[in-house]
Amino acid sequence: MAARYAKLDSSKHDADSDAISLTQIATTAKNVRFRNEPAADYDDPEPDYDSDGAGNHRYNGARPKHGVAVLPALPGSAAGNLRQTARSADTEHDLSAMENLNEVSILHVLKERFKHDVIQTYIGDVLIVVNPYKKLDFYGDRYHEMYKFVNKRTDLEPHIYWTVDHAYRQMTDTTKNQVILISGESGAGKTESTKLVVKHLTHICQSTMSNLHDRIVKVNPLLEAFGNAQTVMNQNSSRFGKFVELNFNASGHMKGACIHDYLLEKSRVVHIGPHERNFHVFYYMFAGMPAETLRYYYLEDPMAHRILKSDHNQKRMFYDESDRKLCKQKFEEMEEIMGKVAFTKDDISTIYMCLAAVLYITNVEFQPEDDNDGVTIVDDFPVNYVSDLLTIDVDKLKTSLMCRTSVINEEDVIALKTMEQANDERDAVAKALYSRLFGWIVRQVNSKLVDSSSASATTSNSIGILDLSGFENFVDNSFEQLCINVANEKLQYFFNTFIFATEQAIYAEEGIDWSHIEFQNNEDILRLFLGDDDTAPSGSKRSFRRLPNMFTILDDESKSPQTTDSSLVRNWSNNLSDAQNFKSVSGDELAFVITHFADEVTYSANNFLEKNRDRLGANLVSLLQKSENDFIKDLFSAELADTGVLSRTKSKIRKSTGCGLGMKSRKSGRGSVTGETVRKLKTRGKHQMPGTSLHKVQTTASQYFKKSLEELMRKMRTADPLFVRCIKPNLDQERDMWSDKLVQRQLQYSGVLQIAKIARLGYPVRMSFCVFYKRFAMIFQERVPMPSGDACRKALKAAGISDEKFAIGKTKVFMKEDLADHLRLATLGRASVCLQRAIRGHVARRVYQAKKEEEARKRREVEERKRQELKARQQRELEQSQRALEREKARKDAELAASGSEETKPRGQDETPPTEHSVSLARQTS
Ligand SMILES: Nc1ncnc2c1ncn2[C@@H]1O[C@H](COP(=O)(O)OP(=O)(O)OP(=O)(O)O)[C@@H](O)[C@H]1O
Repeated sequence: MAARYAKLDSSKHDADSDAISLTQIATTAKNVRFRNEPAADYDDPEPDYDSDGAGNHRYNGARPKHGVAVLPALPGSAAGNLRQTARSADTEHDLSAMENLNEVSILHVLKERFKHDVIQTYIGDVLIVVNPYKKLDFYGDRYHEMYKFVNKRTDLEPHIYWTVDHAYRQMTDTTKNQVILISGESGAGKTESTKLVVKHLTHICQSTMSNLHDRIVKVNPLLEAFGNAQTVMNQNSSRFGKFVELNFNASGHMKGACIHDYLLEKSRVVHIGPHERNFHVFYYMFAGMPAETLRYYYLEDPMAHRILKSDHNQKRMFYDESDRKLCKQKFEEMEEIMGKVAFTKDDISTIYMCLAAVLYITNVEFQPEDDNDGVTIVDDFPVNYVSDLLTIDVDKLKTSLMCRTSVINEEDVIALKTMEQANDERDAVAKALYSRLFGWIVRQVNSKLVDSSSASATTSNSIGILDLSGFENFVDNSFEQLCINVANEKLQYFFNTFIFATEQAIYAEEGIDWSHIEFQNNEDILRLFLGDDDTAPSGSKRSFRRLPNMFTILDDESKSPQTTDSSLVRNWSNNLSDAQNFKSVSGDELAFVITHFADEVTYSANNFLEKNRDRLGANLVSLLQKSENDFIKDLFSAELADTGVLSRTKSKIRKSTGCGLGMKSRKSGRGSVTGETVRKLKTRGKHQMPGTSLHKVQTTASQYFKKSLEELMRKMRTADPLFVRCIKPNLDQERDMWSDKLVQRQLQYSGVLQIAKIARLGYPVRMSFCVFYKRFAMIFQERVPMPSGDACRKALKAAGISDEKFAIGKTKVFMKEDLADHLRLATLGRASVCLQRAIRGHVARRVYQAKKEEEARKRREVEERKRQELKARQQRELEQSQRALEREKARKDAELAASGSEETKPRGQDETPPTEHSVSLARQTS
């Protein structure tokens, strides 16, 4: 299929070239046929909707005939076929083409379209998708075909498949990496959109490896099981950032994929907010595993595990029977994928063993020790199970949970832990185990998504799809929400920089008259969090006053053991008092408010320092590194990547040597440190565990976070971006429900109005004079030796193009999209005429040649026949002569015989003299 996009002459292709593919020509006709296809049957009753008076509307109309909706014709369009739909919607399906462009009209158009299940709308090249919260039937095979090579964006209704097709074509045409940035609030539909992007990409191109497409699509539910969870905003919320990179070879065939994971919300493993759940996989396990398997992993009663209970739900794991059934179904799907894609039976068993260990370690409870300052373990039960599951020494585990090693005056000092420290470190083990397991799963999955045979091929391009957790504003917002929201600020900043600032800078640089458009800039807020790192846009020469920033203050505070969460907030308030977007809250020493680009969010700094330190005690690490299980040993010995993930570690991780579950530790009891141990512990001295560097400075969570952002931004900057903006129509996750207020807020902060203005006023297509000529020379009358601005202008004017459709800069031609489409189609038309002419000429020459050959053949046949006839005649004559000679000879012989009696008879009297001809024939014969 990728041959469709093969270039005219790929060997001559360079980065600057913009060749038109042969197959573009070939598929033009195909698309025309699709455009004329009848539209899907659709009832369009006048939609009646209930309003709650607060701007929330629930639609009752526009129901599809057969349960699912189809891509409908818009009201007012000449319904009947997609082409008509596209034409009638020209003013609507691209917001930048609207006559009356303002916030109200944009909101109205989106709402009208949503009412009719038309959820996708363009603003220039940016696609807006409103989450329908219901299954819509316009993502199937028919739509894959329809949006496979679309000549003109406006030919068909807006669709995410167009964005994908466009990215793929851009990549094959320009050999530049592409990135599709999908943004929006939590629950707006980013993950669903990401899946559709991958699905369409796997549809429009071939892969170099069998099953690759299938695998890429299939691994998604597996990653969701481990990385997604139910939140109040979204029942399937991604709790990690995902950058899916699809790699292609020079012919546009997909040769592999890589999933980059970022910022897994590992704190969820140990704490869930009200009305939320832990990671899906725990629920899937309890719903789907047979009872004896559950028993094997010591998992009998789900509600015995602290981390599966929330404040509002202490009794039931599943809401109801259908919830349990769904989780069971998901478990079966997950197991099937694990088996098919990347995991052996032992791997799967190891995964469950780790999950069981997470469930048990978080069940360990401490209480203050009576006769010393430390803590004691309430019940040995869970600790014994953990030691069994992870094959580590049970006594050492207990000691490590109750005591910690710190460095004082360059000496390692083992001390008893306080209650808070013991709880934090217990949770740190669970978080580390879960996040490292997740990283390993991602690594395993990635290893199966690469075509090793073509991995070494040098030429390659990629299309990346970014799906970060969306902006969050819960009742309780903590460190995780802060990181997620800062990542979204950064993404918004990239968007602003690309769409607005860069755009304006380019026009200024090229000397093109451009009316300045104001946009909501979030530079200041990023500086508040990250300082003056890379926030200044390339064109901007403003110098900013250097402000202390939140993350450096957080890191400084995290270094000192004396600081507390409230001292952190005090420090922020004192040092950030000038920052407009930060406010402390009087009366609550832990609360602070940030005015984000999307909304004002109140955070609680409770546990911020501990979460940022993210420290796992050295003695616990050392113990885990000594596990009898190679897998656990390696899991905790592996170096994390710069971004804090294990998936990209270079360290080797060996397979499990079996989980050794021997049910040996089922006895209950009370864990305590013996008097001897306490005596030793109170003594200062060197007690360094072998193989562990206790002095190594640990990277904080915020440092990993900053590295992750840097890496992501690097990826964005080296590619051509395309944007998909997901919009949430209501907060109740309900179908057919629209909140004006909510949507308007999202439109405002995402700068939709400004994008529409830029798309309308600006020139979205631009190319250097050389590329312009290379691409369109075919349709221009005159050939120019040296492409220049004047030559391009002359050529466009000569072709009858009006001035407002283009602008000539210092090095580039700037064009409106419709002009670019027009030129492209004209070139395609001309190319197809030339091609047809060439083909016809070729065919005619072949026919003529064949005819000539036929005539020659016939001539040769005739001559041959004549020659044969002559030969045959000569042969006949020869035979006749021979026969005559023989007869003559026989007569003579007879005469001789008779002459014996008639001696006197004069010789030769009766002889017939031989003819001249017979003599010559006889000579020839002899
Ligand atoms: N195009 C769509 N068609 C039908 N339903 C959709 C679509 N997009 C999203 N949804 C519904 O909305 C839910 C939330 O979408 P999704 O998980 O993609 O949100 P998100 O933006 O990725 O959220 P988060 O940031 O929390 O991960 C989905 O589970 C699905 O039910």
